[in-house]
Amino acid sequence: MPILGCIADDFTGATDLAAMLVAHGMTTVQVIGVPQGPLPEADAVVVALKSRTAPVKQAVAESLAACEALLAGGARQIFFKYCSTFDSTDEGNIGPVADALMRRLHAGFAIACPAFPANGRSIYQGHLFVGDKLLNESGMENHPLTPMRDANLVRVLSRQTDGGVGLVPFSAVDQGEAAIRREFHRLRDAGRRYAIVDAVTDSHLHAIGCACAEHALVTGGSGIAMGLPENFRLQGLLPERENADELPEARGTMAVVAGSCSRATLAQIGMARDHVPVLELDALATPDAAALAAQAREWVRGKLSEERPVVIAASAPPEKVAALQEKLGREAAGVLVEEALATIAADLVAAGVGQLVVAGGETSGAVVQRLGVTALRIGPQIDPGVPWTYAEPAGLHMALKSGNFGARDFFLKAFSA
Ligand SMILES: Nc1ncnc2c1ncn2[C@@H]1O[C@H](COP(=O)(O)OP(=O)(O)O)[C@@H](O)[C@H]1O
Ligand SMILES: O=C(O)[C@@H](O)C(=O)COP(=O)(O)O
Repeated sequence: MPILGCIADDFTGATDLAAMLVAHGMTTVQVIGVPQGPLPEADAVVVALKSRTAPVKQAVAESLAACEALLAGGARQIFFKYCSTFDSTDEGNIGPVADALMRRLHAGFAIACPAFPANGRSIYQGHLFVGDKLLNESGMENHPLTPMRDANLVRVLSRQTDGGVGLVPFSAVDQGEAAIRREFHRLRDAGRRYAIVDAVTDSHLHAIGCACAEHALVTGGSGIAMGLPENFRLQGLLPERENADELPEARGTMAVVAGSCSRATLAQIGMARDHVPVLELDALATPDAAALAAQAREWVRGKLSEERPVVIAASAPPEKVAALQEKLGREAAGVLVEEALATIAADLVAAGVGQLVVAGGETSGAVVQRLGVTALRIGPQIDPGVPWTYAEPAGLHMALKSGNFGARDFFLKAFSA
């Protein structure tokens, strides 16, 4: 019976969170979509939704359905996981989903903390930094679906909710758990529904996690989840565990499918080009999912290997993405490329690929759904936030890489991990 129930707004985000929980001693299973039957046996269950860019109503309805399933399965705390770069539009979906969960849980107050220092995401005076850049100067201002053009999270979240949003500043967070709890009370008494919480280091995240022990709802990135398992251990609900991340042995040929257009993914493709076969699809020249998939099928013939991956990417720099969006519309452009990459992934698996890396959150959602995956067992991490997983019932190893995550050599090192 899970003690922690998690709802993630995309699939890479879900594996990121699951990896964090496993690394901190909770057995964790990621299920795809709202669970229909009994929940799997694990300390934590992460429900992966593809709700980050869904219409607001749909995102809220799916998140509430996931919440019901997790509560019915015994979860004592609900974690709403969104992106460490707070990916959302001014309409939502972070605010509306959090509001709905809060009402369902009669919570009244929750933190919003996407900080993830291991991947360079820190929050100071309510402003989100990616490395040494403000969010809106980090490349995220050009995201194909959720361009982030304001780094002030108090302001960003305020645009998505009718609840008041306050700030627990660095000066309090740095003093530790007791000072953080005092700030929570101060904000709650002042009628705030949410607190953006500054966090720069892992020790801040641990202290914030402890201060949230009694919160019915916690919202944030995977970083903040590192403090939660200890709460359950202190309550006697979670035994000490070893080897929470074991997977079956990997088999089959190797491939990468990339739909992320982030700076990190473009750099990873650039590095892979010097070492392994790389096909770069041009969705602008061929705006047809079936035709793109046919090009990939033709290209890959005779190239699959158990020694090194092939890389198939639709990823493109901002000007090319903008050109396709101008031609088709933002959503239709995304759907077209996702459709092409999902077909390509299914073709690759049919051709014997047993180790598949997918780059991009929306892209991963499309691929995982196409492969009929219902659950992912979480294995060891390749880079912070990106574990190998074992996909069931498909029976293949998959790594779902957030567009922004991973070192430059990620597509090479993943397969030697
Ligand atoms: N060349 C392209 N032109 C337009 N959109 C693209 C292109 N390549 C990929 N996309 C779309 O961009 C979106 C990237 O989102 P996602 O997969 O979530 O990546 P990230 O993890 O970087 O956010 C997807 O919807 C994908 O289909
Ligand atoms: O928190 C994060 O940054 C990731 O876990 C995440 O949500 C990934 O989203 P994408 O960048 O869309 O892959």
